Amino acid sequence: MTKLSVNINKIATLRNARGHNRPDLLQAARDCERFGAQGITVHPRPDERHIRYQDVRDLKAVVTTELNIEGNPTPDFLNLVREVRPEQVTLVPDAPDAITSNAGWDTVRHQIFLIGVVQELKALGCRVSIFLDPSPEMVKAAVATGTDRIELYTEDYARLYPTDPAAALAPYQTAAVLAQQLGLGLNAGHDLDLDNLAYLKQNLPGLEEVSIGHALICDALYLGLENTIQLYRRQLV
Ligand SMILES: CC(=O)[C@@H](O)[C@H](O)COP(=O)(O)O
Ligand SMILES: NCC(=O)COP(=O)(O)O
Repeated sequence: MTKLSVNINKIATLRNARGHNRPDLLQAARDCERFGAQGITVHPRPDERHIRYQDVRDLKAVVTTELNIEGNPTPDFLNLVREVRPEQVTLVPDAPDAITSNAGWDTVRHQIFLIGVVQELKALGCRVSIFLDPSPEMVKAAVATGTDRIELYTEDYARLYPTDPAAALAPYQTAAVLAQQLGLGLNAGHDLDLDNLAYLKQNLPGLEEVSIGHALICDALYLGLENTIQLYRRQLV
């Protein structure tokens, strides 16, 4: 089964536009779970432009499925994770001013750093996932970090899918097979949507979880949150 973790960054973006508590992020997380989300993902950024650090603390008490915190393991991020101890931490090498995530880790160059971070997070009881481009070299080097899973960064897949689905998928399939052979769990995310999700799911062996935010929240404007989450779940059977 591939689980759907709903990324609620964009709910926080909307709330922050007015400075009040509408929409209520915590209620949205509860409702996503009630409507079928099997996890809640947040990606607090250093400028707190959407998810705030306090949101993450508050969500810990509310989320009953799995809380997945994504981000670059800066000292502030690691302090937050030490306090909250989510079920999963996804390490993403974003620059502080990145508009959105735009690359996976170089697991060769940053191997020593990642080994230390992964070790600490696992000792806290968190499952660890490392955000990666679908490169065999990066997947192989991820094993040495001790990570439980990798998350394949699917922006390239999503961009190429409309014109050539098979070519878009090919590097991801190779990376997924390799991850499975090497004993790594597999997640995927970024720019997944109702058009490209089923094909990815059907062709990536061992896909355990997708985290989806931007497109899902956009769809919910037209289709409603409950209906949208159910539609995404249906792509994953
Ligand atoms: C790691 C990843 O692909 C997502 O977390 C994405 O970066 C969402 O972050 P934003 O909502 O800030 O774009
Ligand atoms: N890890 C990917 C994620 O949480 C959501 O990415 P997107 O669907 O907002 O592009």
